Amino acid sequence: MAYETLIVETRGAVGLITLNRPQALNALNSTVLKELLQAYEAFQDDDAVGAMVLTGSERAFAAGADIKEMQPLSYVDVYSRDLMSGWDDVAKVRKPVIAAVSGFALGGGCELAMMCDIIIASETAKFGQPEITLGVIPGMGGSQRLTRAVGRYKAMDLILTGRMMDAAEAERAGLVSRVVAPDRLLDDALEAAAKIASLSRPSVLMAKEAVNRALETTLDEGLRFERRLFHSLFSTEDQKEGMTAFIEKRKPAFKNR
Ligand SMILES: CC(C)=CC(=O)SCCNC(=O)CCNC(=O)[C@H](O)C(C)(C)COP(=O)(O)OP(=O)(O)OC[C@H]1O[C@@H](n2cnc3c(N)ncnc32)[C@H](O)[C@@H]1OP(=O)(O)O
Repeated sequence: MAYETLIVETRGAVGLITLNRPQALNALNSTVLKELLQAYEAFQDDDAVGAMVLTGSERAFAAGADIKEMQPLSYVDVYSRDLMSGWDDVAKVRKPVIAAVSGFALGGGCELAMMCDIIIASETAKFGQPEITLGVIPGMGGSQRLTRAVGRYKAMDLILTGRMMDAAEAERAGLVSRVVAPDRLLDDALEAAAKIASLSRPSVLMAKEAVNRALETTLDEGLRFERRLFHSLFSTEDQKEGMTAFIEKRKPAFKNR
């Protein structure tokens, strides 16, 4: 499939998607959304792919939703189209996605990173929700996902002032999983994704589902949900293989069954 705004390739068992609108610092428009959903679906359906990495350029992961595309729209336009609602589907991909962030991850760019499961940031990364400086507020989930990630007071600081935070602050705040040297960013993200892809697919998918459920339900319900998934994994060949391999002191050979 030909993509206009993305580079989509595989590296072993990892699907690698690179945002590719350098002239606009990877600003997110309707074409990026359509193509990202296509790429996710293709990798989701590809049994040879166990995890994905989403990245941008050295200068920008993504500098936000495309301001030039939004600027002329009226209230009726955005309400009728339910503008930004399509991005909710990006967060619904079932295989794990690692965001490898270098440079600017602002507005929709920060929100896109937060739709991923792990955020690996280069020391050069800058995160922020500057929508307030444009006379709007986050619209791709920033007020909700950032608050869950960093807490109310940090989220208020970032969303009300529109300031940027660097990678070290983002890591301290709990937004970033790890910070790495710029020249290690892609390799470390691909390595982590390859590790995930080498594990039993059902347990990986269920682990992602269980962690995400923690953000949506009560502790009691979440604990029950986790236990039911945990129990169900005892119906897989991979549970027997994983535990037998441990006892036999060898590497497991998972079959994703
Ligand atoms: C999700 C929702 C609901 C909303 C949003 O996401 S709103 C957007 C939030 N993001 C921002 O407000 C950031 C906007 N960008 C900037 O502030 C700056 O570009 C920068 C600080 C990221 C980088 O500044 P720098 O001086 O290094 O580079 P520029 O000359 O400003 O940018 C290069 C080139 O890219 C275009 N650009 C940058 N960001 C966007 C964007 N979000 N939408 C559309 N285009 C963008 C910028 O206009 C310039 O292109 P031109 O030279 O052709 O104007």
